[in-house]
Amino acid sequence: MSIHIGAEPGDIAERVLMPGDPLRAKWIAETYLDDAKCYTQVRGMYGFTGRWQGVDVSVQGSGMGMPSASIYAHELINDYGVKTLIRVGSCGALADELQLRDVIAASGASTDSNMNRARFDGLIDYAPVADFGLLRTAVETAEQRGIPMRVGPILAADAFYTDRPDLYDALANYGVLAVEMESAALYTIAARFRARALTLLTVSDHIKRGEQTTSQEREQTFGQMVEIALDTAIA
Ligand SMILES: Nc1nc2c(nc(Br)n2[C@@H]2O[C@H](CO)[C@@H](O)[C@H]2O)c(=O)[nH]1
Repeated sequence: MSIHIGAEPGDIAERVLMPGDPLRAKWIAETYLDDAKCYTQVRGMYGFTGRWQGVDVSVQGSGMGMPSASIYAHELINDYGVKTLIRVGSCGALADELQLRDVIAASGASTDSNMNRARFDGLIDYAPVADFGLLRTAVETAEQRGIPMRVGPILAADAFYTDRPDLYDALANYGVLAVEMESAALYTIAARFRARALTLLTVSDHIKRGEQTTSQEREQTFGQMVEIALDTAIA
């Protein structure tokens, strides 16, 4: 058992999907995994292990924000030997051409989090990037499934409510596609401990246009993305 995950050694598969919402972890386990078993309920941040196409896969909630996601990524890798972490989440779109329900693969994650600045004394802006092999497999899988998927950089922000939307507009001018709150930490920790990480996102809101998806739309699109993530995790 680690400090924040109540699992025994061997309870967690080498490949883990990480939604932010623990109830989404439960939904993924119940909807997609055979013989899914819950291995932790510590702090309500559920984790499950089951099988996808006969291969062991786990699903672990990460919580919202980089401090929370960092704790679970660190312990999954260092206490349970996890080798592949695929975040499956939602995001707010910045790019004009993005539509609600589009699927994005995050090739890199800019951030305003001090967690990464602190790692290098604020002297170097480390570039958190996705594992290329996972990214390539996800793109191939999406093509095979006929699901359009955008690949590009995102912003992992510390705050959900910001009084500086002008900064988001500026980032969009540099090709940043969307905003979420976890990937910069996930990519950095995976790189630090030699694991592989990728983030797949569905657009649930468009920040600049003020559009929102319905919860039903979110669930349907989320399912397509989860299937890409599962196929990528076991490839
Ligand atoms: N900062 C930010 N995070 C967002 C947004 N839309 C979504 Br869905 N998120 C993600 O959803 C949660 C906040 O609702 C966090 O875990 C984020 O990763 C958004 O417009 N902004």
